[in-house]
Amino acid sequence: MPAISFKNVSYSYVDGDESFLALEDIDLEIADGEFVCLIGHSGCGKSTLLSLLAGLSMPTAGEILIDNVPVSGPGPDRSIVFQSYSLFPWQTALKNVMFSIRQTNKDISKEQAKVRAMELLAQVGMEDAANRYPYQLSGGMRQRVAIARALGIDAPTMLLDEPFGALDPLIRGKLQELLLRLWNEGEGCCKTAVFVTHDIDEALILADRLIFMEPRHITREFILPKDRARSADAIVEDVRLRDVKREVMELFDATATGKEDC
Ligand SMILES: Nc1ncnc2c1ncn2[C@@H]1O[C@H](COP(=O)(O)OP(=O)(O)OP(=O)(O)O)[C@@H](O)[C@H]1O
Repeated sequence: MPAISFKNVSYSYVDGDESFLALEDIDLEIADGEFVCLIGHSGCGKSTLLSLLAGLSMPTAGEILIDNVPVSGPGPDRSIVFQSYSLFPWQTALKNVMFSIRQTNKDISKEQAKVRAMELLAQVGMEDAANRYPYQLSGGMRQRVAIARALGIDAPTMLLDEPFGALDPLIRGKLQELLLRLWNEGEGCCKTAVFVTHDIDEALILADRLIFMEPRHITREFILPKDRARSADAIVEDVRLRDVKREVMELFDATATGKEDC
């Protein structure tokens, strides 16, 4: 039984008398525990799809089900990490993570939440910065805290919208490794993930399945080999990944209109 199911989902942005169709008849099933990357040119509808799944907006037509229950708004079963740092600027890293823990676990004491938050900060290598405010952290550090915060919600599904998009390649690579480690053996283990990216290599490293979008539609899917190494080197060395990369790059070329940023 798929954990997440889009059934004939369409979405239009409405502004006064104007309406813009951003997604049309999307059918998509995502299995429990699957790591899916959405990829495609800028403006094809990736973030719109993610925000519908987050429950931040409702489909204009069709429905989205999670474990057979229609999504009717945001919920504690889904955590979100955005590109722009989604931390409270007036709270320390520790308090940011404690907040998410206490939001979804009302019975937990302040002390227990603190212990748990410190564990999560340690998982993302941020325990030494627990008492710093977001403005005192680098972009990569803030995203680490944002991941710890999302893990604090302990939701079975994580939605990530270009979480590393604003970071330099070195930090980006380190955070990809961190996310994979959490996924394979740490706090994120066994969660379902839907990850939006422009970056083919990032998708090839992280995903179980890569979904290519063109404006309003899903047009291709690639199942990535489970037995592969998930690293930048593997993309160069593993012929199966090289083949997928070539195909995806051809798709990007074939669907370019000259207006996109990737
Ligand atoms: N608030 C809005 N009002 C009107 N149109 C919008 C709005 N937000 C997005 N759109 C349009 O909907 C389409 C899909 O946008 P969306 O942000 O989902 O694309 P995307 O694939 O995530 O792009 P990017 O990779 O640049 O973030 C685009 O054509 C965009 O211009």
